[in-house]
Amino acid sequence: MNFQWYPGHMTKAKRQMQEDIKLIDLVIELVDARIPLSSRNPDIDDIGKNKFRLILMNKSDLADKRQSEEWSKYFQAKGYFVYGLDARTKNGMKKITDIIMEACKEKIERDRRRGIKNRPIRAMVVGIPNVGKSTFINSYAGKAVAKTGNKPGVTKGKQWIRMGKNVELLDTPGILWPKFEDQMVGLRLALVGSIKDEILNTDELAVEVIKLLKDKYPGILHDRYDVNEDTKEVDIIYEIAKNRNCISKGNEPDFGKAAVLLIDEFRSGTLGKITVEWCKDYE
Ligand SMILES: Nc1nc2c(ncn2[C@@H]2O[C@H](COP(=O)(O)OP(=O)(O)OP(=O)(O)O)[C@@H](O)[C@H]2O)c(=O)[nH]1
Repeated sequence: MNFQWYPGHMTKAKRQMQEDIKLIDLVIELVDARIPLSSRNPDIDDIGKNKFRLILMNKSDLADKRQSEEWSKYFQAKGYFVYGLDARTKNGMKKITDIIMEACKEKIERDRRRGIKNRPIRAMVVGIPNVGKSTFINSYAGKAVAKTGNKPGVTKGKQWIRMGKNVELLDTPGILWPKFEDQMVGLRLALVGSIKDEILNTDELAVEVIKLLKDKYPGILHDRYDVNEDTKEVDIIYEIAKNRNCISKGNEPDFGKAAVLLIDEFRSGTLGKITVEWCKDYE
């Protein structure tokens, strides 16, 4: 995955989405539960205005539950329906249909008044690269994937996946780009592993992990390593190197190896369930 977005590329992707959005009732936007704001696209609210909105906080298995609850309230207060999930599992997929029905109840009601019965809700999955769009579509569709053919009045080539009798999903998710001109956003995307490490080298990224842990989850460091709040970030990484046997040929603690180890453990959830962006910092 890379972020080789060029202005032409972005304009084209945006135009495509503006076209596709005309066909749907509901926008299902995936965000990364660890960075619910940095993993959003700044244009989606404009593109998706007048549509029913559902935010799926994906990768919730890696996020801090308490923070996810705060973020759910935050988004709900802004009028979105919200649900947290691990798109790799089928758990909760049935619940998503219920939430979709609830989110679109005005449309269902409107159809009923007009005498239209059983017209499925049409939805489209959108989100930045690597947020889990394809994984979600596959899990949600499960075994019952049935692509419905082109329908009259629908742009040729569009394929819909029928989800039970009530929902149809556009089979290709809409890829949006993050606010990557914002350095902080780039850093956070790199932290969770959604953009290549080249944006920062792994040594720098490891220092950022330590800063985050010191600020938000000091217990994680204190429980594992012989450090206190005054220990400098770099020294903590040397301490990790010694403690975890990251030793260079000259028998010195290997900073680089420890940095990679720390980042891997952070991204995989081995260090614990960690949310990088906390709601209270944005209210
Ligand atoms: N831990 C965890 N990993 C997930 C979850 N959902 C997706 N992943 C992983 O995240 C990675 C990206 O998932 P994709 O489904 O390819 O993401 P995408 O949004 O379709 O990506 P693009 O095709 O780049 O736009 C894969 O390695 C998935 O296994 C989740 O809920 N939890």
